[in-house]
Amino acid sequence: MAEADFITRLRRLATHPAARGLADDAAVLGDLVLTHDMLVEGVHYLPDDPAEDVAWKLVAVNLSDLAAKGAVPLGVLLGYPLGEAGWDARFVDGLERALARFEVPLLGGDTVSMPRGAPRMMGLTALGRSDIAPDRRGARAGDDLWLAGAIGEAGAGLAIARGVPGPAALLAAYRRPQPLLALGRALAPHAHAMADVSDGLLIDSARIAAASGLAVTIALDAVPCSPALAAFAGADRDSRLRAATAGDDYALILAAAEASAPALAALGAVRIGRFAAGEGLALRWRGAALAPPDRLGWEHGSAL
Ligand SMILES: Nc1ncnc2c1ncn2[C@@H]1O[C@H](COP(=O)(O)OP(=O)(O)OP(=O)(O)O)[C@@H](O)[C@H]1O
Ligand SMILES: Cc1ncc(C[n+]2csc(CCOP(=O)(O)O)c2C)c(N)n1
Ligand SMILES: [Mg+2]
Ligand SMILES: [Mg+2]
Ligand SMILES: [Mg+2]
Repeated sequence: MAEADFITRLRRLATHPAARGLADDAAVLGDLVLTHDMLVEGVHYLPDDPAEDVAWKLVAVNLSDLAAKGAVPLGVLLGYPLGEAGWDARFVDGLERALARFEVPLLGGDTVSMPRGAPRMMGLTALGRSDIAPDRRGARAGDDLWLAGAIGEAGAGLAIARGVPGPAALLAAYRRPQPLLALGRALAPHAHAMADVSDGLLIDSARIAAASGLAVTIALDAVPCSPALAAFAGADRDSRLRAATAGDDYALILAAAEASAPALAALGAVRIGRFAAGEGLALRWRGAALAPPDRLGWEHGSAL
């Protein structure tokens, strides 16, 4: 089943308001923010990626959902399958470093065994607290779409991890994403809606629009492209489209009113699009309409 179809089935079960219609990055129960993301070997990371980096990534992708809700992390719970002893020990070392770096306590979890030869997978629940947790459903017609953080670097890093020669900084974007926690808290008071970019800039922007009952237009040429990414992947239209659909970015996107523009620009966010009445995603490139690609980003699913 496709991921979206499965979540659609779950929505019937998730009627509690804290579930936010399963249309947000996290559940919000009073001022508590709760999220859970998993990593699967071969799907989210490569089998020969360092165990320390896998632990980092597991923490970072969950804290990124807290960042998108403007939350301060309170703690995490780990679900972990035992495998090769050396790998497991390095994972714990990496986890220790990530938790220390983000000043988050490990509160608990569960440890299991896996059938021999099965790929590793692990889950983490992260809890945070936020006074203002912007919902993906809150964008308003006329709001601008803003981006904070880099797009496309992790996608380039995946190619490098697979063996294409390229700079360490891009590889690090893939293996050691940085959740934008402080930035998320600074952006949240301005955001009518906010999300992190995990599946891709285009698909996650389209999800804010869909959750808010709006259309969104993105100026692809307004999406920043770092010199390192341009040198590695090029900066032409097709490479910018690849960057905008690669995912794994853990940047933040938000909908905000014009009045917030100076504050958002001062925080380093970049205006890349606009919400309007209607539905769907439209793209522009150098002032002209550009047909969106068939694939807007990463979607899990099984062909079975
Ligand atoms: N197996 C599941 N059980 C309950 N809720 C789920 C399940 N899978 C997804 N959801 C919910 O669906 C919504 C969307 O989840 P999704 O994973 O797309 O968001 P995300 O975690 O921000 O993105 P990503 O996983 O790409 O980082 C969230 O409310 C999430 O809690
Ligand atoms: C080996 C390997 N191949 C492909 C990718 C790309 N990828 C996998 S899952 C995902 C979306 C985020 O995950 P989720 O939606 O589960 O949070 C992305 C962009 C990767 N990271 N590693
Ligand atoms: Mg998210
Ligand atoms: Mg998720
Ligand atoms: Mg996803």
